[in-house]
Amino acid sequence: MEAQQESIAALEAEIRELQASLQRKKDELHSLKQSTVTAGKLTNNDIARYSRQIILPQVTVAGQLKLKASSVLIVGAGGLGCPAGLYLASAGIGELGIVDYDTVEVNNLHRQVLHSELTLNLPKAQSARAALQQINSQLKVRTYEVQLKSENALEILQPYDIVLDCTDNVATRYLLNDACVLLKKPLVSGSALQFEGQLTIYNYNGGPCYRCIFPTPPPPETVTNCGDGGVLGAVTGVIGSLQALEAVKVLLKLDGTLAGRLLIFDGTASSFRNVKLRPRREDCAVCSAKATITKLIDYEQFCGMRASDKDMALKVLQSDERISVEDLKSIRDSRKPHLVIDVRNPLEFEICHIEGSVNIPLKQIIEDKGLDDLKQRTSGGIPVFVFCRRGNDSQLAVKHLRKKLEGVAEAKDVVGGLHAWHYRIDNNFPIY
Ligand SMILES: Nc1ncnc2c1ncn2[C@@H]1O[C@H](COP(=O)(O)OP(=O)(O)OP(=O)(O)O)[C@@H](O)[C@H]1O
Repeated sequence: MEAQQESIAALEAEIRELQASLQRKKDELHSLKQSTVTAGKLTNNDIARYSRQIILPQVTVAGQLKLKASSVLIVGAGGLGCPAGLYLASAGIGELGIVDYDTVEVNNLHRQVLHSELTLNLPKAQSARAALQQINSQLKVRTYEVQLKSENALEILQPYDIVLDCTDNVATRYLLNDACVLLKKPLVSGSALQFEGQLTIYNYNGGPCYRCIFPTPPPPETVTNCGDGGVLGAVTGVIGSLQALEAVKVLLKLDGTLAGRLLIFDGTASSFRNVKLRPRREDCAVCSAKATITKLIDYEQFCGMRASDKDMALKVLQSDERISVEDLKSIRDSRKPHLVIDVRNPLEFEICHIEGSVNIPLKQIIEDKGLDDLKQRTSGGIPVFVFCRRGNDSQLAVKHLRKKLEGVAEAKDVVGGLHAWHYRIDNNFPIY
């Protein structure tokens, strides 16, 4: 009897659970139907908000609905990703994804216009989401606070209609290209450095992919980034905004996109140039019938910039050829004679330098130019300590200086450069 009552209770519980599950499914269906109805119609608010673009014959109500139903992934919420995000959010794109693993730093603010003093040190993806949703509360934003890598790229890119490459490194460019080819997605690719910018769409409308144009990566030492070469904020603004424009054109299926063409912007001359890109390569490693890349590879290794390899390459100096900032500080405090050489370029030296240091740019040291009085200045064994911004170029300089000063004086690399001086010795010393 007792056993029977237990099974009755169990069956009743099961029925209640099934009824609850049925109700949940009904609710899900209802909200799905609702969202289809609203996705298929512009609200009064949409009409008022987007009226200036809806009245364009290239857009119309149908186009605005397409934008509302579209999703765009922005990889990199930096100099390019911020303006691109601004215009895509303002245009009424339904959903934006933002991938960035970095946090907001003060040196980002001159160009990364979604971030502000209030969001310093916050993850860039979060900071960008907050700013974009302030502009458009209807916008759905998904953030990915991760480094885009081979392991996660396909899963992250998969749900989006189009991808914007707003990053700043070659390995991510190849990764995004290959992922977009494998997933058959257009890739709007931008870059900006100093006063110049470039822009194109890869893998779209029969146009080439990034690998068709650049089958092999450039040697790592020939690549300059904004941190080293500098960039004007308005230039990233121009290119990022154009990336948004190209994305909107692709989503609206308009003619005249940059597929197969490269747009080059020269901010010094205020000029734009169009260069026709070569057609798709018949033996392209990823997008041709002869493709050898059928899944994502190790892009850092492919680009010759695996961190450990880079570290190995830089570990050229023995420990007795280097000095810590703490040891240098004690030498300076004790007023023992010494010479500090700063190997950055003169414009950077002008921004800030260690008191009493002498500026001899790395290039000059490598070419052995203007070093004639160095032996004289160090005669009697006056030691030389070499600074750069982060402690990489100074190691190269020391290799040359040690040869030059052999038998006269010792040259040592200051480990970590001016950044280490700021963080470990003097917080008031500026960094950039
Ligand atoms: N693989 C990647 N995954 C996620 N984010 C990336 C990846 N590669 C680059 N990024 C992001 O792309 C953005 C590029 O921005 P930008 O070119 O303005 O340079 P930055 O790194 O912010 O600044 P700076 O070069 O001055 O140090 C950065 O925010 C960076 O974190």
